[in-house]
Amino acid sequence: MQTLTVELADRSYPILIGAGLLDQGEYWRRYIPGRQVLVVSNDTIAPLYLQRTLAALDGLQTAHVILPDGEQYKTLEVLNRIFDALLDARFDRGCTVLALGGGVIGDMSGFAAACYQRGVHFLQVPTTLLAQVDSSVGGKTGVNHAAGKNMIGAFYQPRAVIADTDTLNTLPDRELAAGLAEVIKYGLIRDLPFLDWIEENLPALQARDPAALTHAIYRSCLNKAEIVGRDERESGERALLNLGHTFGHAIETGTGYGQWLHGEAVAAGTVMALDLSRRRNWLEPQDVERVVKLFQRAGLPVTAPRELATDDFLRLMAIDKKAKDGRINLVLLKELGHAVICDDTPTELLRATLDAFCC
Ligand SMILES: NC(=O)c1ccc[n+]([C@@H]2O[C@H](COP(=O)([O-])OP(=O)(O)OC[C@H]3O[C@@H](n4cnc5c(N)ncnc54)[C@H](O)[C@@H]3O)[C@@H](O)[C@H]2O)c1
Ligand SMILES: O=C(O)C(=O)C[C@@H](O)[C@H](O)[C@H](O)COP(=O)(O)O
Ligand SMILES: [Zn+2]
Repeated sequence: MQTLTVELADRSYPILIGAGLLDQGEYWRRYIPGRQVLVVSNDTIAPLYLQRTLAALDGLQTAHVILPDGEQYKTLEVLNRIFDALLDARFDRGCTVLALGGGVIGDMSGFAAACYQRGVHFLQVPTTLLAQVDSSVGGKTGVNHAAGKNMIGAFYQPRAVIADTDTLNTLPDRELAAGLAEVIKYGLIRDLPFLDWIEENLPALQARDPAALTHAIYRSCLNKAEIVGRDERESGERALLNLGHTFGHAIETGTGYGQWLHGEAVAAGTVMALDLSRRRNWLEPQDVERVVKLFQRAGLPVTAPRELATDDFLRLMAIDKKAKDGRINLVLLKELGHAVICDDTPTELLRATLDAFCC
């Protein structure tokens, strides 16, 4: 087992990464302070992992709620089912909400934990690659709004992250690829040696080699934990984790939640951000080509959806949470491995990128 810490003073917490952790409650039950635990999962993950999770919690007072599976259900309406379950079980302020699933379950469970009786304990048990490398760490929780991704939410940190790498064995290939988009992100924004490593070890990752996956998860979480420890609420550096997301969130919202996976939208959005960085004369064409090739090898999209035009992107991107006083803030690359946040992108360059990617 590998362990990392997200350093946030009295709210610091560990990330445990290892094979078989789900069944090894002895390693993580100590992060559940009280006796009441609500396990939140969905109708795909529950048949695979709910009973084992409940068995690991044997002796505690447990309840569970099974949500419908899909990004289109990451809504305020569906969130209510978690509150219903907490109230049905008569759980009090000392209870713990345990998220068993991918980023959708993690984001919703965390937001429910932040809101129920104004805040109860929260534990992340991520079961997708994307959730193990990104969404379970850092405390961004929330739901989507029809007008924009993750528009309603809270920063609310878990007490621990328990990443059982064995759960990735049941993950569909398309979902594994989506997780790789966020892994590649860390290399691009601040860890060039990691990018080199991913390029070399992509076949091992795709074959789900346990050592390769564990390394990718550890290194990704290390990068994210360092950033979150310095800028928990995204007043500066944390925005770098949004590389490709202003374009990507526009794709997810514009095509209808669930059509494009989050990681797929991030991959295409990252290529767009890199194209714009090239237009600003920061990247060379061969840098962009290198990343396009990597995404393609990973099975990820590198072009925008046909149904979105330049003006659709501009309208959808304007609602991005990084926008300030009507100005879009974009994460661009000065060079591979070095991201910056820019509020001074000339509109004609942004339009040129969008025109090049839109039909
Ligand atoms: N909070 C953050 O910092 C953060 C970071 C990145 C992404 N996100 C959010 O995370 C979400 C995407 O997360 P995701 O990619 O995990 O998607 P997801 O939660 O929809 O899970 C992907 C699919 O895999 C299934 N699944 C999960 N674990 C499985 C397993 N072990 N075996 C078989 N099937 C399994 C799920 O049921 C689902 O169908 C988006 O809503 C995104 O906005 C949040
Ligand atoms: O943790 C962060 O900070 C991130 O930006 C990670 C992203 O991968 C993630 O998709 C996040 O949910 C996007 O945040 P948002 O604030 O743009 O909704
Ligand atoms: Zn993301």
